[in-house]
Amino acid sequence: MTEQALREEMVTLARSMFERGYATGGAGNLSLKLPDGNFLTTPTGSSFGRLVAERLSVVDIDGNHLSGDRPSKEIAFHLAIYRNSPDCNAIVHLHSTYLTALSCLEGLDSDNAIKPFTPYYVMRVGQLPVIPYLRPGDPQIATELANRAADYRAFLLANHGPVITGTDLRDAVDNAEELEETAKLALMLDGKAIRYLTDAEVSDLEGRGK
Ligand SMILES: O=C(O)[C@@H](O)C(=O)COP(=O)(O)O
Ligand SMILES: [Zn+2]
Repeated sequence: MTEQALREEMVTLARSMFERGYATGGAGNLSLKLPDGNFLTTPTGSSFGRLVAERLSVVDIDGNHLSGDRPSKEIAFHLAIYRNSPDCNAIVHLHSTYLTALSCLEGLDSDNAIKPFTPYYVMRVGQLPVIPYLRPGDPQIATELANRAADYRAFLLANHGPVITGTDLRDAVDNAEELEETAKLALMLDGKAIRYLTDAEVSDLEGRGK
């Protein structure tokens, strides 16, 4: 895809998420890898419902601002993931309701906040490690994500929200939507006797693709 097509796709997918309630106000940020090796990201403070293709920010792999409006304050953690996860070409960070609610619970398994109970969660996301609470924009978030990026496709920032990767922006958005629905189900099922997938059932799903 050309840079112009990627810009238009970011605007379209962001607006779609906004209109369906996955993003509200100025929360969240998106990024994707451009054909020239630089990165396109949402400007800081921007609403997913009102992005403008020409005003999206471009940064290089070191975080230098090359063009467009001032980039997201979380661009450092996006770049940390790209540096450590060669298959990742796009990233979605949301404050979506159910994943953010989950991120506020005590006692989450730091290696996997959602124990698998549906196949599609395993196929699209796999595991959801929890990054300890850090204030938004803290450079330490990048360090924490860099340490885990090679092994996981999504992360839960404690008391904040999810970070989801994809092979392109559409894939990352689809993964984000699946993860949000899974968190909704997990919270609906809280306190009920869940039949979790067995280790054998999870292994059978892993590596089969989507
Ligand atoms: O929670 C925050 O403040 C950020 O993580 C966020 O979601 C929005 O920041 P910007 O991308 O700088 O608007
Ligand atoms: Zn945030």
